[in-house]
Amino acid sequence: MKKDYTILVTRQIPEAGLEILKKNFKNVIVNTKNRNLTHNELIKKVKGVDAILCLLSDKIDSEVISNMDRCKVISNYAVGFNNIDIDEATKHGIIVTNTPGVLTDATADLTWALILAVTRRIVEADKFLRKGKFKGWAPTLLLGTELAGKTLGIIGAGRIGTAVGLRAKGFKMKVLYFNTNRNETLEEEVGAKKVSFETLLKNSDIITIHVPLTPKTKHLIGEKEIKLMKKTSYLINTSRGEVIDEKALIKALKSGRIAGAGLDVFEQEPFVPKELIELDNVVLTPHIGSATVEARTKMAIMAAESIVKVLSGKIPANVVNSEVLKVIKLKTC
Ligand SMILES: O=CC(=O)O
Repeated sequence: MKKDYTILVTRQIPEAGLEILKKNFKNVIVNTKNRNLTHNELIKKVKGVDAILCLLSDKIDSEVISNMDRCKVISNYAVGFNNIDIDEATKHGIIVTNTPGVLTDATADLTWALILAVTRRIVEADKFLRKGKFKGWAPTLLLGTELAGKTLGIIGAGRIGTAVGLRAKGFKMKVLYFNTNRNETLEEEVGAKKVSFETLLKNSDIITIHVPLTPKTKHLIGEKEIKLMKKTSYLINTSRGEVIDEKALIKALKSGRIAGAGLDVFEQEPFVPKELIELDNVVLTPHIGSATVEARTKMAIMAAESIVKVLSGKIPANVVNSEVLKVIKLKTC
């Protein structure tokens, strides 16, 4: 039987997730506009809803949360949850969930796509060919950098960092990682070495970032850190834009202080600085780390199931604000 609850889905998501919600609840409101809801629209629409399924681009701040008069769960359609004021949600007794695990491989693949694209100048080469400039094979045409024997430096060896590191074996790369805890999988499978932040910056040929955005990781890479990197190195970011000081990165890319960058995320999305767009040594993608049919479908199912669990009085495994469980009573499942 359908429960008499109202669910707000802030943007069209894969049908598999919507089906779960529609099967379980009487009122499922989906924003079918081909754009995100504005902050004001969110403030109005969250009133009277029992759960919200939102995007990483929806800013769920204290103003939005204080208008949630019935909401029991905010289910974020993303693994990162820096778009949500977690403390405020906890204060209001609202459970926050995310979608870990199901997008790990998709994001690791995209990370490698950026590594290969920037080191082998794929975007430049594609543009060159389309402009009709290909006049025949030439010994020094569009030379790039080889990966075999080089060092991959992973900042943040959680699920995605690990998946990226495991793929390094196929490219015959050495792996360094910087992480709070030891990562035995990476050490055993690819002979990775846990090193200090400074050692990683100084010794890696490709540096790839896989940390969540928190006050501690904001601008983790700035001018000072870039100065430690090799002049021939590349910086890859598929985590969150704010982890890098974009201005400092642009300066380094323009001056040749580092060789290049592959960026899927930006400080003020969807804004991308013109200076980045104009650079040839950068490959840019529009935050598509998890953008595979498989990952996005699994994310939709996971996000919907979290709502079903909470509204059935159960605790899903992927709660990000577990302190909230001290104040509300639900069953673990
Ligand atoms: O960036 C994507 C996510 O956090 O899921």
